Amino acid sequence: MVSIDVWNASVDFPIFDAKSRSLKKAVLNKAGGRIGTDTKVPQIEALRDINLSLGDGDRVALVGHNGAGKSTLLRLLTGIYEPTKGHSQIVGKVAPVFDLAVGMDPEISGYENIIIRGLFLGMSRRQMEKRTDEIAEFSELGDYLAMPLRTYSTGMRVRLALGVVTSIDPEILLLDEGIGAVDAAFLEKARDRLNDLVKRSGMLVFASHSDEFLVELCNSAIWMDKGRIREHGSLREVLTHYKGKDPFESLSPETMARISSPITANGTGEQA
Ligand SMILES: Nc1ncnc2c1ncn2[C@@H]1O[C@H](COP(=O)(O)OP(=O)(O)OP(=O)(O)O)[C@@H](O)[C@H]1O
Repeated sequence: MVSIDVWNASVDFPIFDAKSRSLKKAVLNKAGGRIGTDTKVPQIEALRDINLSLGDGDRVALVGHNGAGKSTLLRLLTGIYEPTKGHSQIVGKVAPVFDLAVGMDPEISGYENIIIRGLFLGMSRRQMEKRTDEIAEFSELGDYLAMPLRTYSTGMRVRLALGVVTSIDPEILLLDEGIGAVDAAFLEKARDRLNDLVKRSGMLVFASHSDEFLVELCNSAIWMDKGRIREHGSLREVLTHYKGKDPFESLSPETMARISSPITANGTGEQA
């Protein structure tokens, strides 16, 4: 069983070197969190009064404008950030995939990086050794895998990282954007692996601006707005309110066909 519970949680970032006189008034920006100046040191109020209860089978899309608090919320759910106020409780092993490059060492080989990156994501050395061949096959890097990572192009690094990330068995999978940067053809190839990864995981929270991915991988959504949860509900409803139009209407026939057998852990097939 996996679960994440958050009660009345807020996260503030104190800005020690800010010129507080120019921030006399509390500012509410369109993009970004609220900047509060009630205290001596100005604070960015990145998250405010978050209440959340997620369990097995939840596949949550996290949407919102730049600076709305998506990444901060993901870090709170990981346990990387402690709430400044309120509480959070995480039950289950969390695999945070925020940046594909994190945990990769340029001086060691692709093979060694497979093991190291896997360890970062909570896998054991033995588990990663068993998966090395299939990761190598997926990445199509051939002899390059024996070379130091610094000899790889950006795209080659992404292939390797994506191969490793999609090979793990996470209890709670937290994904941030990054994977959207992969070139389209390779992402197409990674699609099935990504789907399988999500099926294997007990819970997914995925922050992305890509409707295609969200509708394929998620069954509910949270709309973040200025550090608060503005809406939490079915994927279709929340996306429609956030975008101002129903994103399911503009999906390609291929995507519609794929999501007609949606991913749910409880097998209900609920999608929207
Ligand atoms: N380490 C930090 N120090 C100070 N402020 C931060 C820090 N991280 C985030 N913030 C602020 O917190 C607010 C929320 O940022 P966050 O990165 O969570 O937004 P986001 O929704 O993920 O945005 P984007 O879609 O642009 O990635 C923003 O106002 C940002 O400036």
